[in-house]
Amino acid sequence: MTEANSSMSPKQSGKRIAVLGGGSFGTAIANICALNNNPTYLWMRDAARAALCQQVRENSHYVPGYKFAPSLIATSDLRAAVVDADIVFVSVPSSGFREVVRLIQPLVRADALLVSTTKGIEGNGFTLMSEILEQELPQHPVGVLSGPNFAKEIVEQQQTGTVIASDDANLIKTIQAVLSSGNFRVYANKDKRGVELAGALKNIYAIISGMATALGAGSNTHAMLITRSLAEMSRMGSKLGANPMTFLGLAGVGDLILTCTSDLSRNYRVGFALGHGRALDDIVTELGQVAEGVNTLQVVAQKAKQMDVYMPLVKGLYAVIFNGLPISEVAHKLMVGEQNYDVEFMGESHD
Ligand SMILES: NC(=O)c1ccc[n+]([C@@H]2O[C@H](COP(=O)([O-])OP(=O)(O)OC[C@H]3O[C@@H](n4cnc5c(N)ncnc54)[C@H](O)[C@@H]3O)[C@@H](O)[C@H]2O)c1
Ligand SMILES: O=P(O)(O)OC[C@H](O)CO
Repeated sequence: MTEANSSMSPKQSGKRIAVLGGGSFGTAIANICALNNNPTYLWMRDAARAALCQQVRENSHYVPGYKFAPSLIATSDLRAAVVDADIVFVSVPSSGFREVVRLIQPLVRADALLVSTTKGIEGNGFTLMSEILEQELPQHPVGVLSGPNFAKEIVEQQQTGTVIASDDANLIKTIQAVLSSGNFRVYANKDKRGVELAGALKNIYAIISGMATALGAGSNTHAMLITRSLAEMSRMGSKLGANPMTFLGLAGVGDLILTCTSDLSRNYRVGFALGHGRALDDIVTELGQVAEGVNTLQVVAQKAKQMDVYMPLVKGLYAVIFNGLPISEVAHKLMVGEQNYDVEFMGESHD
């Protein structure tokens, strides 16, 4: 892989960017910004790793071989990273999101745009990452970046589409300008809630899909699973105030297809290993990277119960992982359960 991308037309938008989180996705997003000639800091908490990345000009641990553009600086100095930033992307897993946002609270410029790229939900209060940004840093424009975006394929320069969602039109325009290139296309959506919920919820169904593959499911079964997952996601999304049409876009059906059909998805791989009878703790330890779906499953199962939302796939996966029910028993129950409507939002529904 090369430092510059020949199909990319360099732009001079020159926004100062901070990307917080030195994992695979943070690194990919930071380098896209830097390749577009935006001076960019990639912040990681591990000082030794930041120094090594800066010295060898790549993040060898997460994305080996992906060379940093000249305007990318890896650092563990949070103040240096955010103090002048026009835009701050937060790209740490949901478990550490609030902690990191609190750290930047006294440092960040009053007019900085804030964007979450994290696909998870905070359990305590069912809080979305954009809501954490709004709670901890009120007054800032907030956006959510989500879509079918494997970091591994972004760094391989595979042509990729994503979605920036915000109710702030200037934020949308600015993020499109700093990220878009010949290989990276950024679509707009005003439904921040829908885009964010879609990105978080699809991880649950990627686990189910991986599990189904391990058990030898055929194409009919996969097609049914993915389509019913979409129905379930959009049902929950609309109950939570999202526009169900958002789930038909890249952040919804796009990301669902991606992660339910590829073993590049860590959530899919967790499901595949579970389907082969491996213990969850061992799988997660071995993975060494975040698979948000396991936590999201717990948070969503509880919320669905509380709000009485019909989510048989979530309920079934929860029973398998956390109550130890055999997968075959749960799958049978799903198959012989109530037969309901194919497409909701057409005047007929479960409730
Ligand atoms: N990898 C992808 O393809 C991809 C694509 C789109 C979105 N995402 C989302 O982006 C988020 C991050 O994923 P990733 O793939 O980069 O994860 P990762 O496991 O590759 O890396 C996570 C990084 O965050 C750091 N981190 C964890 N907790 C932290 C804390 N409390 N403070 C500071 N740093 C902390 C880790 O040290 C690590 O560097 C997830 O929510 C994921 O769903 C990932
Ligand atoms: O590897 P996963 O399952 O976390 O998926 C990564 C991204 O969300 C794909 O869009």
